[in-house]
Amino acid sequence: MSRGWFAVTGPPVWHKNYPVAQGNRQSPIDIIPHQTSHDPGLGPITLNYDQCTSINITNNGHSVVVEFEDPDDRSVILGGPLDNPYRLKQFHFHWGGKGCHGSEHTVSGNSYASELHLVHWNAVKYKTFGEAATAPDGLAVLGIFLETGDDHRWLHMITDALYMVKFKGSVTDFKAFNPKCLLPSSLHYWTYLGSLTTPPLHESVIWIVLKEPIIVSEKQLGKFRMLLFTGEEEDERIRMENNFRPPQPLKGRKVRSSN
Ligand SMILES: NS(=O)(=O)N=C1NCCCN1
Ligand SMILES: [Zn+2]
Repeated sequence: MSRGWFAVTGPPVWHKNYPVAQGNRQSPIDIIPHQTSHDPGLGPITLNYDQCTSINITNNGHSVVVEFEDPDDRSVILGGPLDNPYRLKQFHFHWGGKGCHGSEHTVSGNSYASELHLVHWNAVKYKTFGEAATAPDGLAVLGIFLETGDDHRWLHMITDALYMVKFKGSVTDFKAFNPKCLLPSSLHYWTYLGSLTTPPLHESVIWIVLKEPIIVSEKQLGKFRMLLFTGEEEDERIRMENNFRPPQPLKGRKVRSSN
């Protein structure tokens, strides 16, 4: 079966322009639960999203992204492995092709249909997101697995807007959306030091991956696949799917478990 546009033009060639792609703390990884270390010192994470302010939803050519206002600590993640509160900046998804898998992190070699990333930055230590994105403790990304089953009660708020951002470079208003509605019931997690999974692949991410997936329907996931990698003005229309980086070498890193 063909490996798809992203699998050919994406991850395998990134190292040419971004040598850090072969670094010592790259993401995603395969998480092997019985090889993680349970750390009783690891407290629970807290998501203070009640005052969050979503701005828009956009197709940036490699995912669909919902952006947030981040002028203050109105929406932060704190606790767990984090020494400071980290401000919510955006969230986006990674997914597969029809019926095949699309998560970035895998669990004992098994991948999920999709993975949601909520991207936060350390505004206590750094002045801008851009500066934080290059610092070893600059970003905290909360990863949530999506598994197929029944319709997700709230995901339609996102999938109903996707037709507005079909083409790369399109953007539309997306106000008053609180991503708290996309969380599973348990906030138990694995955590490790890693990187952005898309260029520039900076090794600046404290990863917090929730153990419990959320359930979405194949129909809802299918709507992500009507997005395009390509812009409206381009002749070729390439369906946006399989926009995930495969697991990278652990290189001796420890993965800790909240419990
Ligand atoms: N998939 S990821 O690691 O979150 N990668 C990102 N790259 C650009 C900025 C936000 N996040
Ligand atoms: Zn991501």
